[in-house]
Amino acid sequence: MAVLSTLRRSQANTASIALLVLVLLLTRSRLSTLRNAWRRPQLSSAELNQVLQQVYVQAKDGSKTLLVPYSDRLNKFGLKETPNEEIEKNAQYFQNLDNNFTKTLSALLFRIAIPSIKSKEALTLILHSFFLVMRTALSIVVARLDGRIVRDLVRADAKAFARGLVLWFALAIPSTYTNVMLKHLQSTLAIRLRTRLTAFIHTLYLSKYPHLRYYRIQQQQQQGRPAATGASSSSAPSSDAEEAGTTSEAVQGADQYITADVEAWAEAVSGLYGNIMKPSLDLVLFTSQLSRSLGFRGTVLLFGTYWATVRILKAATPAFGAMAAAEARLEGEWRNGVGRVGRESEEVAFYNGGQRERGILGNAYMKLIRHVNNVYKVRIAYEWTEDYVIKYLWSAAGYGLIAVPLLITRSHQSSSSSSPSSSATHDISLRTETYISNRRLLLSLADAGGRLMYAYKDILELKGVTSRVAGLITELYAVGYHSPDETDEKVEGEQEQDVIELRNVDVGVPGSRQQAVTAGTREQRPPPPPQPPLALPRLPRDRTMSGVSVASSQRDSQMFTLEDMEEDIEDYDSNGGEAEDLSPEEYILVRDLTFRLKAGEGEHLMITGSNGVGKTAVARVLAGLWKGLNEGSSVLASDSSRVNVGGGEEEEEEGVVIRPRDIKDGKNRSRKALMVVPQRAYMPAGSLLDQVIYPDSYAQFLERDVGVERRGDAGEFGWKEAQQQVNNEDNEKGRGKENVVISSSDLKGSGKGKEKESTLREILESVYLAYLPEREGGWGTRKEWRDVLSGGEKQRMAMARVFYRRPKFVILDECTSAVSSDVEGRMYEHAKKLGITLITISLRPSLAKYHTQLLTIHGDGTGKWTLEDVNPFNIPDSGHHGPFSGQLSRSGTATELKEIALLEKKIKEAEKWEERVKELDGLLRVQEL
Ligand SMILES: Nc1ncnc2c1ncn2[C@@H]1O[C@H](COP(=O)(O)OP(=O)(O)OP(=O)(O)O)[C@@H](O)[C@H]1O
Repeated sequence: MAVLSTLRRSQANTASIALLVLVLLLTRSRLSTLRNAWRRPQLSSAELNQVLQQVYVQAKDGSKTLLVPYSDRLNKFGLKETPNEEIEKNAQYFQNLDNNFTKTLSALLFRIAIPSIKSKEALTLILHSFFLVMRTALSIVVARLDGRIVRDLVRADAKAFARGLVLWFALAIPSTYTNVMLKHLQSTLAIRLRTRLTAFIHTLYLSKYPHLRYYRIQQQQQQGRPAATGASSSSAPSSDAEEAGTTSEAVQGADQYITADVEAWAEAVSGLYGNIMKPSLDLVLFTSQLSRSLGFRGTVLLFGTYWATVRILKAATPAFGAMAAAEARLEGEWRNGVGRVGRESEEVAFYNGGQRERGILGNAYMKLIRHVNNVYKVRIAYEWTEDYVIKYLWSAAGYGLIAVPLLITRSHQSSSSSSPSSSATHDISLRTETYISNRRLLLSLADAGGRLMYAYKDILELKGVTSRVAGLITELYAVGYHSPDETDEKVEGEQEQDVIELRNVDVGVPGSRQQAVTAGTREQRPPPPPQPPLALPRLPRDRTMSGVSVASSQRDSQMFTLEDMEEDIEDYDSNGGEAEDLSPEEYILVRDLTFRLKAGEGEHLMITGSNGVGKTAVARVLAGLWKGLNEGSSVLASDSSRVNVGGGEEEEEEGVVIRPRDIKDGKNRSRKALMVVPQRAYMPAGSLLDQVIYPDSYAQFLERDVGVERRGDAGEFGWKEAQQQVNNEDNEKGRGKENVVISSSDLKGSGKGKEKESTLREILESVYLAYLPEREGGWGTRKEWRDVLSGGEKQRMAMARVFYRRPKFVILDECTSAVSSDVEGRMYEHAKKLGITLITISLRPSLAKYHTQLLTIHGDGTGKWTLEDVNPFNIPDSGHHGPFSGQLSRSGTATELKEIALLEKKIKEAEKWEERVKELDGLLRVQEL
C-alpha cells in the first residue's frame, strides 16, 4: 500500500513538474515574441552611421552604454568599469600566491569573477545548481517509471501501460528542458565569468598614468625580465608548480593571456562545476547505500579501493597543467607571428621577406605541433592506466566486495544451519537480490568515479590556465608605479602648471635600480640585463658626470674628462673586467640633466645627438613613462647639493622632475598640459574624425570646449552651444536624449554644426590635409588608416592632433621626418602661434631656428650634455661636441646653414626696402602732380 501511494504521489509530482515547465516554456517563447514586437524597427543607414561613430553613450554618472548594431537592430549593453579602488584593493590577493592552486583560483573566482552572492554570476551558478539537482531528481523518477512500465507490460495491463507511456512523454519535456538548460547555463556562466574577468583585466591593463601597465609590461617583456611575484614567480618550481604549468619567465604576449587564456579559464571553470557536482553527489549517495549492505569490512575494502585508485592515477598522471600552459604559450607565440606579418605586410613585401617569415612562422608552428604531439603520446600511457584502473580494477574490486557478504553469509549459514531443502530457494533469491543491487550500485559508482577521474584531468588543465591568468594579473600589478611619485609630492609647492623642469636627473634605461625602488626591496630584484650598447666601463658615482651648460656654465669644474675615462678603463682592466661588478651606473645615458622651460614665454627647446644617445629616453622621463634613475629616492636637496641622510654614507643626489600640471577648465575637467608625438605615427581604429581627436572619444569631442577654439579667441567658439543645438534638433525629432549621437551628416548641418566642421577643416588645413574628408568620403569614414595614409600624411595627422588639443608643451620626437621641410616649417610656426612650447627631438639642423635653446647629448658614454642658446650665427663649423656634429654631413654644413640664415635675413630686409620704395614712389607721384 505504501509503495502504491508513493508511486501515486510521484506521478502527481511529475505531472505538476511537467505542467510547470510547459508553462515556463510557453511563457518564455511568448515573452520573446512580445519583446520582438516592442523592439525598434530596422536601423536606418543614418542611425547605423551614428552607432558606428559613437560606439558608446556616456551618462552623467560616468556609466557607459555600449551601442552595438546587430541584425539591423540597435542593441544596448550597460558597461560597468571596474572602479579603480576595487582594482587597487584586489592587489593584495595577487601577492604571494606561491603557486597555491586553491588560493589562486579563489582569488580569481571570488575577488573578480563572482564578486558577491547578489551578482549575476552567482545567480547563474545557483540556477545551474538547481537544474543539476533537478536532473538527478528527474532521473530517479524516470527510473521508477521505467520499472513501472516494465511491470505493467509483464502483467499485460494495457491501460496502465498506455498511462505509463503518456506519463513518459510528459516527463520527457522537463527532462529534455533540464538538459538543454544545463548546457545553456553552463555557457552563460562561462560567458559571464569571462566578461567579468576580461573587464577587470582591461581596466588593469589599460591603466592610466602613472601606472600605464600596458606599456610597462611590454617594456619588461622587451627586456626579458623574470616575473616579479605571484603565481608565476618561482625560480625553483615545485612539483605543484610544474603541474600547474608555472614558469619563471615574464609574461610574454599579453594578448594571448587576455583573449585565449581568459576564455579557456572561464570555460574550464564552468564546465568543471557541472562535471564534478553530479558524480560527487552520486559517489556520496551510492557509497552510503553500499556501506549499509556491505558492513564494516566491505566499507573498509571500498575505501581501500578508492585510495589505491587515487594513488595509481596520481602516479600515472603527467603534469597536464604544465602542458596546457606550455601549449597556450606556444600557441600565443605562433599567433603573434601571424599577427606581425599581417601588421607589417607592406614592409615584409618590400623586403620580399615572405620566405623568411615562412621560416619563422613554420618554426613557431612546428614547436607548437611537436608539443601537442608529445602531449598526445603522454596521454596514451595515462589513458591506458585510467581505463585499466577504472574499468577492470574497479570491476574486480566490485566482485570482491560482492563476494564479502555472500561468502560470509554462506560460511556462516553452512556452519550454523542444518540446511533444510525448503530454505535453499529463499537463500538463493536473497543472494541474487544482494548481488544484483550491489552490482548495480557498483556499476553506477564506477561510472561516477570514472567521471570524477576525468574531471581530475580537467582540474589539472584548469590549474595550468589559472596559473597563467593569475600570473598575468600579478605581473600587471607588479609593473605598476607602486611607489607614489614622491618627487612630485615633495616639490608640490614648486610645481607650476606652466613649467617643465629637470634638475640633476640621471636618464637611462630602467634597470635594476628602478625595479628595486618600485618593488621596495633591492634583494628581490634580478640583476640588470647585459646591455645597453652604450655601456662603458664603470664610472664611479662620486666623480659626478654632470653636463656642461654653456648658457650657465656653473658645472664646468665637474666635467668629466677623457683622462678620467682612461683612468677608469685602467681600473676596469685591472679588475679583470668582471661582469658581476657592473652597477646600474652603466645604464645612465644622460647624467645630471638640468633644464627648465616656462610656457608662454617664447622658450623652445631642441634636443639633438646621434642615434641611440638617449634623446627619446629624455622624452620618456619628461612624459613620466620612465622614472629618472635617481628620481625620488632620497631627501630633496634644496640647495641642489648632496645631502647626507642620517650621518651615514653620502647619499646620491636626488633628481627632480617637474612636470606641468593638467589644465583644468571651469567644469573641473582636466586635459594634459604635455603632449608627446612619437616617432612612429599611430593611427587608431576608427573614423577619419577619430584620427584627429584621438585619444578623445566621440562623446568627449562633443564635450570639449577647450583646445579647439579658433586661433586667438579662446572659449568663443562654443562647442557646447553647437552640441546643444543638435540636441534640441534631435529632441524635436523625438529621438534625442542627454547623450546625442552626431554623425558626419550632423557635422555638415547648418549653423554651429557647419562651424564645427570648418574648425576641424582649419586644423587639417594647417597640416595640409584639408583634402582628406572629401577624398575619403566624409568624417565618418572608417578605414585601416595605417595603410591608407602615406608616411608623411600620417605624421601630419599626428600634428593635427596637437593643434586640436593645444597643450602647453609638446614633445615632437622626430615626428616630422617624412614631411617636406617647407610644410614642416609652417607647422612649427603654426604651433608657436598657438602658444605651444616646443620640445623637439631631431637630427635636422634646419629645425634649430624654431627654438631658443639647444640640448646636445654627446653619446660618448659619459652621459655628458650641452645646453646652449640657439643662434644660427654661432653654430660651430665643426667640433666633436658641436650641436650637430655627426649629422651635418647628411643634412648640410654649418656654413650652408649660416648662409641660409643670412639669406633669410636679407629677404626680410628686402621686404622692408620694397615698402620704402612704394612709399617713395607715392611721394614722387604727388610731387609730379
Ligand atoms: N626598453 C628598452 N630596453 C633596453 N634598452 C633600451 C630600451 N629602450 C631604449 N633602449 C636603449 O637606450 C638607448 C637610447 O634609446 P633612445 O630611444 O632614447 O635613443 P635616441 O637617442 O632617441 O635614438 P634615435 O635618434 O635613433 O631615435 C638605445 O641604445 C636603446 O637601444
